[in-house]
Amino acid sequence: MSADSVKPGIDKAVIQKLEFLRKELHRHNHRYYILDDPEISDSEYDRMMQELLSLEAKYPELYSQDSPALRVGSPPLSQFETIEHSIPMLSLDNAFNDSDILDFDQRIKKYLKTDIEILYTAEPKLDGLAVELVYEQGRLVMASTRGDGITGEVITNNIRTIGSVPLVLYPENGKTIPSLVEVRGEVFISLEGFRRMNEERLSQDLPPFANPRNAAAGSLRQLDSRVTAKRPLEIFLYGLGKVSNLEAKSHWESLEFLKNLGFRINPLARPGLKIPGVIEYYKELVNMRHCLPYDIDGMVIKVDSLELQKQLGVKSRSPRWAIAYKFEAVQETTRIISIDVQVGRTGALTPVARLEPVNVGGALISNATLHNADEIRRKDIREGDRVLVQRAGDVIPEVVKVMESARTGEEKVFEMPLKCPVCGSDVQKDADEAVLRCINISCPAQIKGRIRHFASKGAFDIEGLGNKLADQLVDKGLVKSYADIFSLDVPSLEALERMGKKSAQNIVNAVEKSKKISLARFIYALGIRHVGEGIAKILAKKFEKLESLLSAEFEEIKDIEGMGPEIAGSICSFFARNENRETIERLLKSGLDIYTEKTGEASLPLAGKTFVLTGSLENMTREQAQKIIEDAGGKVSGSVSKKTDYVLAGAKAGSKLKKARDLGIEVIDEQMFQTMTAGHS
Ligand SMILES: NC(=O)c1ccc[n+]([C@@H]2O[C@H](COP(=O)([O-])OP(=O)(O)OC[C@H]3O[C@@H](n4cnc5c(N)ncnc54)[C@H](O)[C@@H]3O)[C@@H](O)[C@H]2O)c1
Ligand SMILES: [Zn+2]
Repeated sequence: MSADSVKPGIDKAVIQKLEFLRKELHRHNHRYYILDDPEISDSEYDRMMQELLSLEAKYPELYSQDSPALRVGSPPLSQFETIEHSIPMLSLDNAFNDSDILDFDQRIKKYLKTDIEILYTAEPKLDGLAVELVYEQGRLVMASTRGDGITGEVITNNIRTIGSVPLVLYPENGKTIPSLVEVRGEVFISLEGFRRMNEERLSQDLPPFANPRNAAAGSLRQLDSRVTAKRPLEIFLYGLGKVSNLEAKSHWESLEFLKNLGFRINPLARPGLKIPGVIEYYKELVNMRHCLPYDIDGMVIKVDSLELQKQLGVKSRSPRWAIAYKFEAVQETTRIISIDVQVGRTGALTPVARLEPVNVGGALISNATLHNADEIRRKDIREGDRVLVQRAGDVIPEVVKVMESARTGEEKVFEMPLKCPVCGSDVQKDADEAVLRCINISCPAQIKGRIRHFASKGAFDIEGLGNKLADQLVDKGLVKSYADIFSLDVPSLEALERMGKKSAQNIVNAVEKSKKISLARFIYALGIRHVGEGIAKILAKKFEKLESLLSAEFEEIKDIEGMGPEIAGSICSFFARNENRETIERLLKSGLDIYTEKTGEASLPLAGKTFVLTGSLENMTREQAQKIIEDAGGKVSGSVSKKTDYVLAGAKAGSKLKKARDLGIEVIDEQMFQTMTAGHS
């Protein structure tokens, strides 16, 4: 019997919407919890759930005990043995902004009929899956998933394969172990482990996991524990089930109890916070988020006193004494309208997905890089596909995976063009790369790219000569090589669209001003492959004069520290080309004043700054990072102190990271570091 026949007073559209949301959310729960293969992003799911909640609140007469809003997870899969939890494993309510947190605190005080400040413990919310481990007489006897909260799937053998799960408890303080200890925690996969797993999957033509959470769930819910054993699973414990003779009086004491028994607990858990402290810590976690070696999707806030927790009790699917304050999402689902190919200044052809615009973490995304043809093939990305896109930190948005289950059959397989889409010349595959390049160095797309680069901040830094103007200048034939920039005059600029006399004059002035330039910037501006700002500085320092660089031999360049054969080869072949020599001649004739920077340390970007390195970096070794810092005028120190300016934290960062936080020192990740030292690597 459908709801509309029972409730004639309510708009049919509302009933239909409600039924639609309930049905869809059930379906997505199944895909997420049972198949470990979601079809929509978590934030899309959260929005649907919020919509359902507000409809249900508005129309209580449409209550249904089957509503996904009242459910935890999904019922266990029948292939697994099942077990009833002695205390239900619930989900958490969500908060999305500070005012939701203030409301949460108010609700608690109202429920407890008190004005006294409540103390909370705040913990990072790991994005994995909840498990319960049961120890009898100090031995692990049973492990299960959360399942639907009441009944979970038995996964004892799989849990045993996780290195950080103690099979036998040895309390550190020598206390006796309660005869029954049920502990709860989150099984997860580190970002590094996730990256490796997906790489392997892609190389076997398997679809990648959308995120570490799905990878962890897929790995743990295996019928064959030998498969689980190969997966890089980890665990943090954050709570207790039933425990005989529990001495702990607060949540924080339970965490210490866990730690004492040899369990891994998250070192970032913070006790004794009042609401302003909770909100402050949330902001800290938002900044820390992309420096951590694992994914967190928010913060969990718990009333610390176990007595108060008991008084507050639970609702249908969540306790009243805890809430999850969610971060802004980094992933969203959208559709690829088409795939275009862009040509860069080195001629590289880059496929780009044009997306139906979607808001990801506060920014509207309408393009995502697809890197190269191999990437498209590996991920089987087609025009028209529904895809999961991701934008984390300052990284260029990318397509994480295709939602294959959403295919209609209308999607079109994409082929890289055999000719340059801009100039029609042949394209060539680099010997050692997956990249196709347009071979025509006079290709307008390449010229535009070179002009943009030449005028950019780290190079000639010509104010007003941005991407749009660069494109116009090339399209109108005013500029064919960057040497032409110095013969631009007011009349020819004025003739361009949307250009007044005044702006034309400003540009001519800016061009004139840019003529005084350091040798390092000049070298960088030439746009030689592999020569970023850092390498350009090294070359300038070594050769001091442009003429010496121009006459340098391959060997000489190769042997400079930080260079090597690839960079040296690129530099030599650049200077060996006639047209490049001619362009440089013309540049010099236009009255450039190239000076060598006395290594006046103060002018370097990191002059006087002290760095501490911790954890393992992804794109460089620590030695390389140190060199980059020193080349940029900074210093590297082995330990964190008040004098430290920045801590560069990679994966698995440990005590130094903690110390930095304690001292309030700015922690940066690799991306941030690369931005700060742009081109030094
Ligand atoms: N994309 C989809 O199709 C889809 C479908 C279903 C659910 N989801 C996602 O899952 C969420 C709902 O899942 P849920 O019910 O597991 O709730 P949840 O993930 O929002 O919160 C509850 C869970 O948080 C975890 N957790 C992590 N750290 C914790 C800590 N320190 N203390 C306590 N718990 C901690 C536990 O596993 C707990 O079960 C949705 O909001 C959505 O983001 C997505
Ligand atoms: Zn071309």
